[in-house]
Amino acid sequence: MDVLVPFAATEPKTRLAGVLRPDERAAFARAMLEDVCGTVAEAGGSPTVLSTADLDCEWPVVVDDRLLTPAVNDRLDPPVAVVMADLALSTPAALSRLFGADGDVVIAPGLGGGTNALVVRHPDFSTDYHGVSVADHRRIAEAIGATVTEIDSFRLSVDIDEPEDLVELALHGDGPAAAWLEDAPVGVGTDATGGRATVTRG
Ligand SMILES: Nc1nc2c(ncn2[C@@H]2O[C@H](COP(=O)(O)OP(=O)(O)OP(=O)(O)O)[C@@H](O)[C@H]2O)c(=O)[nH]1
Ligand SMILES: C[C@H](OP(=O)(O)O)C(=O)O
Repeated sequence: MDVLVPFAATEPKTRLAGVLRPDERAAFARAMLEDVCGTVAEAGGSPTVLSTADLDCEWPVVVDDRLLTPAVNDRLDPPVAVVMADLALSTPAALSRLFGADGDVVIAPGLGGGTNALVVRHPDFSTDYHGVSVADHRRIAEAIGATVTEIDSFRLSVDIDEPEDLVELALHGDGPAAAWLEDAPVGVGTDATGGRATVTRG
């Protein structure tokens, strides 16, 4: 299956600014991109990076500097999948399940309302990313009479957006992005109250 992997090449991962410097965020975003593309290929997909700027990368790259939604919609030629470049916990098994699921539209929801991965088999479907896009994508599918399958997957639900997502990567990741994080100047732990683990710098 053809798989688009959208990638914001300039100033990526701004929501991690509290724990990672700009150069670190750029390196981390690249590590996640390589990780996700490799996992897509292991799952039997053919990744194409849909990047906002030119990129030196071992996978095919197409450059489109428009916003995410129009850039993806212009290339939504079914059957096609869209897998976000920040799914650093994804595994070949999880992506195989996504690619192999029946349905005109297959959605892997993200924590907080996003759409972390999609398979599109219906010619009239289009994406509408940002905001609560999982709800928008359900609505768009319903409006065109497309069947929807949702994938219940911890590994596809965690996209690395906020510092707390790094906790999940540190605890459950085993690819290049997790290796990058292990060497990064951040640590995972709990405070004196013993509540949820958090990430701190230094
Ligand atoms: N091609 C393309 N990819 C994008 C664009 N915006 C985000 N992405 C990618 O889409 C996926 C989801 O992005 P977000 O998590 O919403 O944004 P982000 O830029 O990674 O992070 P923030 O700066 O913290 O919002 C990631 O793989 C991004 O690299 C865009 O405008 N164009
Ligand atoms: C692009 C956006 O990603 P998030 O901001 O949820 O990571 C979405 O899935 O709609």
